[in-house]
Amino acid sequence: MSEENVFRGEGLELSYHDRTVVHAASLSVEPGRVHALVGPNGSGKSTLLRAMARLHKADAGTLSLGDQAVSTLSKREFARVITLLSQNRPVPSGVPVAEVVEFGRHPYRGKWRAKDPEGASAIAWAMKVTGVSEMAERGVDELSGGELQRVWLACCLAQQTDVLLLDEPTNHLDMRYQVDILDLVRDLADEHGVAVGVVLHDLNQAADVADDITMLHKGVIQATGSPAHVLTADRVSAVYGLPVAITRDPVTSQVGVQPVHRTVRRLQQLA
Ligand SMILES: Nc1ncnc2c1ncn2[C@@H]1O[C@H](COP(=O)(O)OP(=O)(O)OP(=O)(O)O)[C@@H](O)[C@H]1O
Repeated sequence: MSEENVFRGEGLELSYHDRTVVHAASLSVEPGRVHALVGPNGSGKSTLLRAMARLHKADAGTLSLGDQAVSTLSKREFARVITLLSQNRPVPSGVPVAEVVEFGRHPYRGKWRAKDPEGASAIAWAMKVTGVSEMAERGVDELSGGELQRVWLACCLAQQTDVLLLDEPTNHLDMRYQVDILDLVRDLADEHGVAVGVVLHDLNQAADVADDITMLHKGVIQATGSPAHVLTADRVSAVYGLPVAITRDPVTSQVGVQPVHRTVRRLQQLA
C-alpha cells in the first residue's frame, strides 16, 4: 500500500434519529501508521469508526482511499481493503471458532465459493497471532469475553485488508493479551504497512501504540497530532472533567497520563 492510499473521512456529520452526535469530523488513517481515537464515553468514537467502515450512513462528508471515492467500491471490493473490529457483535450459537475466523475470507470467496488459494494460510496465521489456534474446534458461544474478542480479531485479520479499524480491541483482555494485541497492532503497521485506526479508552495505551491521536469530545474533534501534542494536562483535564498530570518516561520520553490522586484532589478542594 503506498502513501497515496491514505484512507480519509472528511467533514463527517453523523446522527441518530435527527440528533447529530458527530460534527464535521475528519480522520485519516495512513499506511504504516497507527491512529488512535480517544475521548470520553458517548463522545462519538464508535459512530465515527462505523461511518468510516460504511456501517453508519453519514448525513454529510466523504470517504476516500487515495484519490478514489470509497462510494465507488462494491461491498466486496470495500471488504478486501477495509475491515472493522466492532463492539458487541452477535455471537452465533454452536459455530466453531475456525468457522467464524474463516468468515473473514468472505470477500475472496463470494456466492459460488470461488477458489481462495491464500485462504488457508491467512486463516492459520490470523489464528496463530491472536492465540486462538488451540480453541479452533470450540463453539464461540462457549468462550470467555477475552477469548471471543481474540476470535473476532482473528476474523478481521484473516480478511487481510490494507486498512484495519479496531473499536476497543483490548476490551475484555487480560494484561498479557492487551500487551500482545497492541504489539501485534504495531507490528501490522511497521512490518506489513497496514493503516490502523483504533479506538482506545486507555490514554497511556494510546500514547504507547499510536503515531497519531485524535481526541473527540461531544462529537467534536478537539485535537489531532502526536501523543505529546494531543495529551496535554489542560486538554485531558477539561475533556474528561478530571485533573490529570502528564508524565514523561525517563528512558523513552513517551508521554503518560496520570489522574491526580484522590488524596491530592481532596486537599486541593479543602485549600
Ligand atoms: N443506536 C443508537 N441510537 C441512538 N443513539 C445512539 C445509538 N448509538 C449511540 N448513540 C448515541 O450517540 C452518541 C455517541 O455514541 P458512541 O457509541 O459513538 O460513543 P463512544 O464514544 O463510542 O462511546 P463509548 O466510549 O461509551 O463506547 C452517544 O450520545 C450515544 O448515546
